[in-house]
Amino acid sequence: MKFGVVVFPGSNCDIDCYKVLSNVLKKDVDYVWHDTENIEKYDVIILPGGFSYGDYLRCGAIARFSKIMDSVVKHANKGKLVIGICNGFQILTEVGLLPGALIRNNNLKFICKTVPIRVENNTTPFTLNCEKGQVINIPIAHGEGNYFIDEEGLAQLEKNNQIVFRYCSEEGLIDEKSNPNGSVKNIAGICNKAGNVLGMMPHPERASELLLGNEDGLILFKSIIDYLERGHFE
Ligand SMILES: NC(=O)CC[C@H](N)C(=O)O
Repeated sequence: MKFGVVVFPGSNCDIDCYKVLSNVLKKDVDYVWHDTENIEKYDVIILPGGFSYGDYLRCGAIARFSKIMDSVVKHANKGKLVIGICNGFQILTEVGLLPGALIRNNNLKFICKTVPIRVENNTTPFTLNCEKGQVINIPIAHGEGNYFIDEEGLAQLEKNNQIVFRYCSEEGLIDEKSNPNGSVKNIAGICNKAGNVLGMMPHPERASELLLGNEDGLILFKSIIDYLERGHFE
Protein backbone atom coordinates (compact mmCIF):
# COMPACT_ATOMS: atom_id res chain seq x y z
CA MET A 1 0.00 0.00 0.00
CA LYS A 2 1.60 3.23 -1.13
CA PHE A 3 0.52 6.83 -0.73
CA GLY A 4 1.70 9.77 -2.84
CA VAL A 5 1.39 13.34 -1.55
CA VAL A 6 1.58 15.76 -4.47
CA VAL A 7 3.67 18.87 -3.91
CA PHE A 8 2.90 22.01 -5.94
CA PRO A 9 4.81 25.28 -5.57
CA GLY A 10 2.92 26.83 -2.64
CA SER A 11 1.57 23.62 -1.05
CA ASN A 12 1.86 23.89 2.73
CA CYS A 13 -0.07 20.93 4.13
CA ASP A 14 1.95 18.33 2.23
CA ILE A 15 4.22 17.85 5.24
CA ASP A 16 1.29 17.36 7.63
CA CYS A 17 -0.21 14.68 5.36
CA TYR A 18 3.15 12.98 4.97
CA LYS A 19 3.81 12.95 8.75
CA VAL A 20 0.39 11.52 9.60
CA LEU A 21 0.91 8.67 7.15
CA SER A 22 4.55 7.98 7.99
CA ASN A 23 4.88 8.79 11.71
CA VAL A 24 1.39 8.18 13.05
CA LEU A 25 0.15 5.39 10.78
CA LYS A 26 3.53 3.88 9.75
CA LYS A 27 2.63 3.69 6.06
CA ASP A 28 4.73 3.92 2.96
CA VAL A 29 4.42 7.45 1.57
CA ASP A 30 6.33 9.65 -0.90
CA TYR A 31 6.26 13.31 -1.75
CA VAL A 32 5.49 13.54 -5.48
CA TRP A 33 6.61 16.70 -7.29
CA HIS A 34 3.98 18.29 -9.57
CA ASP A 35 5.85 17.62 -12.82
CA THR A 36 5.90 13.85 -12.26
CA GLU A 37 4.10 11.88 -14.96
CA ASN A 38 4.25 8.28 -13.78
CA ILE A 39 2.26 7.74 -10.59
CA GLU A 40 1.34 4.12 -11.24
CA LYS A 41 2.98 2.81 -8.07
CA TYR A 42 0.59 4.76 -5.83
CA ASP A 43 -2.69 3.37 -4.50
CA VAL A 44 -3.77 6.72 -3.08
CA ILE A 45 -2.97 10.20 -4.34
CA ILE A 46 -3.35 13.09 -1.90
CA LEU A 47 -3.68 16.64 -3.19
CA PRO A 48 -2.84 18.64 -0.08
CA GLY A 49 -3.86 22.06 1.13
CA GLY A 50 -2.00 25.28 0.61
CA PHE A 51 -1.64 28.12 -1.82
CA SER A 52 -0.56 26.44 -5.05
CA TYR A 53 0.85 29.03 -7.44
CA GLY A 54 0.02 31.70 -4.89
CA ASP A 55 -3.74 31.29 -5.48
CA TYR A 56 -3.32 33.50 -8.58
CA LEU A 57 -6.34 33.76 -10.90
CA ARG A 58 -8.41 31.50 -8.62
CA CYS A 59 -7.41 28.87 -6.05
CA GLY A 60 -6.35 25.73 -7.90
CA ALA A 61 -6.83 27.25 -11.36
CA ILE A 62 -3.12 27.04 -12.28
CA ALA A 63 -2.23 23.81 -10.43
CA ARG A 64 -4.92 22.09 -12.46
CA PHE A 65 -2.64 22.45 -15.51
CA SER A 66 0.38 20.82 -13.80
CA LYS A 67 1.83 17.85 -15.64
CA ILE A 68 0.85 15.46 -12.85
CA MET A 69 -2.85 16.28 -13.14
CA ASP A 70 -3.31 14.31 -16.40
CA SER A 71 -1.97 11.29 -14.52
CA VAL A 72 -4.18 12.02 -11.50
CA VAL A 73 -7.24 12.07 -13.79
CA LYS A 74 -6.18 8.72 -15.31
CA HIS A 75 -5.51 7.30 -11.82
CA ALA A 76 -9.03 8.36 -10.75
CA ASN A 77 -10.64 7.00 -13.90
CA LYS A 78 -9.10 3.61 -13.14
CA GLY A 79 -11.01 3.64 -9.82
CA LYS A 80 -7.93 4.31 -7.69
CA LEU A 81 -8.26 6.64 -4.71
CA VAL A 82 -7.76 10.41 -4.75
CA ILE A 83 -8.33 12.75 -1.83
CA GLY A 84 -8.13 16.51 -2.23
CA ILE A 85 -7.99 18.52 0.98
CA CYS A 86 -8.80 22.24 0.89
CA ASN A 87 -6.60 23.55 -1.95
CA GLY A 88 -6.64 19.94 -3.19
CA PHE A 89 -10.45 20.05 -3.31
CA GLN A 90 -10.25 23.31 -5.24
CA ILE A 91 -7.88 21.67 -7.76
CA LEU A 92 -10.24 18.68 -8.14
CA THR A 93 -13.16 20.94 -9.05
CA GLU A 94 -10.96 22.98 -11.42
CA VAL A 95 -9.80 19.83 -13.25
CA GLY A 96 -13.36 18.50 -13.43
CA LEU A 97 -12.98 15.36 -11.30
CA LEU A 98 -15.56 16.83 -8.93
CA PRO A 99 -18.55 19.04 -9.78
CA GLY A 100 -19.19 22.58 -8.52
CA ALA A 101 -16.74 25.29 -7.50
CA LEU A 102 -15.17 26.81 -4.40
CA ILE A 103 -15.74 30.56 -4.31
CA ARG A 104 -14.84 33.35 -1.84
CA ASN A 105 -16.18 32.85 1.67
CA ASN A 106 -19.40 34.82 2.04
CA ASN A 107 -17.80 37.12 4.64
CA LEU A 108 -14.84 37.72 2.26
CA LYS A 109 -12.44 36.77 5.07
CA PHE A 110 -9.93 33.96 5.52
CA ILE A 111 -11.41 31.65 8.17
CA CYS A 112 -9.22 29.53 10.42
CA LYS A 113 -10.97 27.55 13.16
CA THR A 114 -12.08 24.07 14.17
CA VAL A 115 -15.66 23.25 13.18
CA PRO A 116 -18.00 20.29 13.61
CA ILE A 117 -18.87 18.38 10.45
CA ARG A 118 -21.38 15.57 10.04
CA VAL A 119 -20.70 12.39 8.09
CA GLU A 120 -23.49 12.13 5.53
CA ASN A 121 -22.17 9.15 3.61
CA ASN A 122 -20.22 6.37 5.31
CA THR A 123 -20.15 4.11 2.27
CA THR A 124 -17.06 5.68 0.71
CA PRO A 125 -13.52 4.27 1.09
CA PHE A 126 -12.69 7.44 3.06
CA THR A 127 -15.49 7.18 5.63
CA LEU A 128 -16.20 3.49 6.06
CA ASN A 129 -15.13 3.51 9.73
CA CYS A 130 -17.55 6.37 10.51
CA GLU A 131 -21.15 6.11 11.60
CA LYS A 132 -23.66 7.86 9.37
CA GLY A 133 -24.53 11.08 11.20
CA GLN A 134 -21.33 11.00 13.27
CA VAL A 135 -20.03 14.47 14.17
CA ILE A 136 -16.27 15.07 14.04
CA ASN A 137 -14.36 18.27 14.79
CA ILE A 138 -11.94 19.26 12.06
CA PRO A 139 -10.07 22.52 11.40
CA ILE A 140 -10.82 24.69 8.39
CA ALA A 141 -8.41 27.32 7.03
CA HIS A 142 -9.46 28.93 3.77
CA GLY A 143 -10.40 32.07 1.95
CA GLU A 144 -12.27 30.31 -0.86
CA GLY A 145 -14.18 27.48 0.74
CA ASN A 146 -17.70 28.50 -0.16
CA TYR A 147 -18.95 25.50 -2.13
CA PHE A 148 -21.23 26.41 -5.01
CA ILE A 149 -23.21 24.18 -7.32
CA ASP A 150 -26.31 24.93 -9.38
CA GLU A 151 -29.68 23.33 -8.60
CA GLU A 152 -29.37 20.66 -11.22
CA GLY A 153 -25.91 19.71 -9.99
CA LEU A 154 -27.11 19.66 -6.40
CA ALA A 155 -29.97 17.34 -7.33
CA GLN A 156 -27.42 14.98 -8.93
CA LEU A 157 -25.19 15.08 -5.83
CA GLU A 158 -28.16 14.26 -3.61
CA LYS A 159 -29.50 11.55 -5.89
CA ASN A 160 -26.11 9.81 -6.10
CA ASN A 161 -25.31 10.18 -2.39
CA GLN A 162 -22.22 12.25 -3.22
CA ILE A 163 -22.45 14.64 -0.26
CA VAL A 164 -19.97 13.19 2.23
CA PHE A 165 -19.68 15.95 4.90
CA ARG A 166 -21.77 18.94 5.94
CA TYR A 167 -20.97 21.71 8.41
CA CYS A 168 -23.20 21.28 11.46
CA SER A 169 -23.77 22.37 15.06
CA GLU A 170 -22.09 20.51 17.91
CA GLU A 171 -25.27 18.46 18.22
CA GLY A 172 -25.18 17.59 14.53
CA LEU A 173 -27.89 19.96 13.31
CA ILE A 174 -27.49 21.37 9.83
CA ASP A 175 -28.44 25.02 10.14
CA GLU A 176 -27.45 28.43 8.81
CA LYS A 177 -25.59 29.31 12.04
CA SER A 178 -23.23 26.37 11.57
CA ASN A 179 -22.31 27.26 8.01
CA PRO A 180 -18.93 29.02 8.27
CA ASN A 181 -18.51 30.16 4.68
CA GLY A 182 -21.86 30.19 2.84
CA SER A 183 -21.54 26.78 1.17
CA VAL A 184 -24.66 25.51 -0.60
CA LYS A 185 -26.56 23.23 1.82
CA ASN A 186 -23.63 23.41 4.31
CA ILE A 187 -21.58 21.15 2.04
CA ALA A 188 -18.04 20.57 3.39
CA GLY A 189 -17.02 17.59 1.26
CA ILE A 190 -18.22 15.60 -1.73
CA CYS A 191 -17.18 12.54 -3.71
CA ASN A 192 -17.49 11.65 -7.37
CA LYS A 193 -20.25 9.34 -8.55
CA ALA A 194 -18.04 6.25 -8.28
CA GLY A 195 -16.96 7.23 -4.74
CA ASN A 196 -13.19 6.93 -5.30
CA VAL A 197 -12.47 10.68 -5.43
CA LEU A 198 -13.11 12.79 -2.33
CA GLY A 199 -12.77 16.55 -1.97
CA MET A 200 -13.17 18.29 1.39
CA MET A 201 -12.40 21.75 2.72
CA PRO A 202 -11.68 20.74 6.36
CA HIS A 203 -8.18 19.44 7.13
CA PRO A 204 -8.19 15.94 8.71
CA GLU A 205 -4.37 15.87 8.64
CA ARG A 206 -4.32 18.77 11.11
CA ALA A 207 -6.39 16.74 13.55
CA SER A 208 -4.67 13.37 13.56
CA GLU A 209 -2.50 13.40 16.69
CA LEU A 210 -3.64 13.78 20.29
CA LEU A 211 -0.39 15.59 21.03
CA LEU A 212 -1.70 18.34 18.74
CA GLY A 213 -5.03 18.41 20.57
CA ASN A 214 -7.34 16.44 18.31
CA GLU A 215 -7.33 13.15 16.46
CA ASP A 216 -10.82 13.21 14.95
CA GLY A 217 -9.31 13.32 11.46
CA LEU A 218 -7.52 10.03 11.83
CA ILE A 219 -10.70 8.07 11.14
CA LEU A 220 -10.49 9.10 7.49
CA PHE A 221 -6.93 7.88 6.99
CA LYS A 222 -7.72 4.67 8.89
CA SER A 223 -10.79 4.11 6.71
CA ILE A 224 -8.63 4.38 3.58
CA ILE A 225 -6.13 1.88 5.01
CA ASP A 226 -8.85 -0.59 6.00
CA TYR A 227 -10.45 -0.26 2.59
CA LEU A 228 -7.16 -1.00 0.82
CA GLU A 229 -6.36 -3.91 3.13
CA ARG A 230 -9.75 -5.50 2.63
CA GLY A 231 -10.14 -4.44 -0.99
CA HIS A 232 -13.89 -4.10 -0.50
CA PHE A 233 -16.63 -2.93 1.86
CA GLU A 234 -17.98 -5.19 4.56
N1 LIG B 1 -5.57 25.69 3.52
C1 LIG B 1 -5.77 25.75 2.24
O1 LIG B 1 -5.57 24.79 1.50
C2 LIG B 1 -6.19 27.09 1.69
C3 LIG B 1 -6.73 26.98 0.29
C4 LIG B 1 -6.77 28.29 -0.46
N2 LIG B 1 -5.47 28.88 -0.51
C5 LIG B 1 -7.79 29.20 0.19
O2 LIG B 1 -7.45 30.14 0.86
O3 LIG B 1 -8.96 28.97 0.05
